[in-house]
Amino acid sequence: MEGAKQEIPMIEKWLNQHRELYTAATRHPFTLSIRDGSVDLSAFKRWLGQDYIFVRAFVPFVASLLLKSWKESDDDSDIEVILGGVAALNDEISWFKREASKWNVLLSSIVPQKANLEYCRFLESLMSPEVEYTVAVTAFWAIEVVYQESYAHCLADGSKTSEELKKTCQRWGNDDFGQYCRSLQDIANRRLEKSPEDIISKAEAIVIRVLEYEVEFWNMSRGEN
Ligand SMILES: Cc1ncc(CO)c(N)n1
Repeated sequence: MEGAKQEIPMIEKWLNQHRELYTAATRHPFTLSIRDGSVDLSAFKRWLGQDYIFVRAFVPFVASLLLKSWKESDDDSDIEVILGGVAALNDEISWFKREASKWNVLLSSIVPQKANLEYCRFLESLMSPEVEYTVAVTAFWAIEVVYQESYAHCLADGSKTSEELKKTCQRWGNDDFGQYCRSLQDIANRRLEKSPEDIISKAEAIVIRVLEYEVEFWNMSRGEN
């Protein structure tokens, strides 16, 4: 093979360039407190109620991504990976309802907080047909990987996560979800590799915004806004 390219994939480059922000999102004081067993249960309940609202808004975003994948993807298997995400979300919504009733969180009366509304509005902007598949699928990867990394860390070596919260951590921290995130990362990298500079910079800016929104989202568990 002529001069086989050994280029670092785009996402790996970004993760190195934005390491601090990525760490802020994936090693947030809230999830670290789950990991060390010191979490305040009222913070956990606040997160639970807010995330239920987020996940409901996430469904139409993923639906819009399926549509983009069907129209724009050069690889049939992309749609199957994304469909796996839909299946996980279907499960998640039932889980949120069960979990909420276990913790006496009344989902029908949750008021979305500012950070949540802003994140949901951002998701909605990504549903526009003008947003390219490459940009949207990269955003999707970023949204999923923050939860995967955050909750996998709560189960990893040295964690003191309480038994009652382990199930929550396993929902996103399990190996299958990790594999699914790697598949999304592969899709994003493959698309970015073939993309012109303007799409690449758009996707990078979106990843940064996702990470910022994720930090703000975890911050809500403190109940300061
Ligand atoms: C805020 C937020 N980000 C990511 C996920 C992952 O599905 C989630 N459930 N909630």
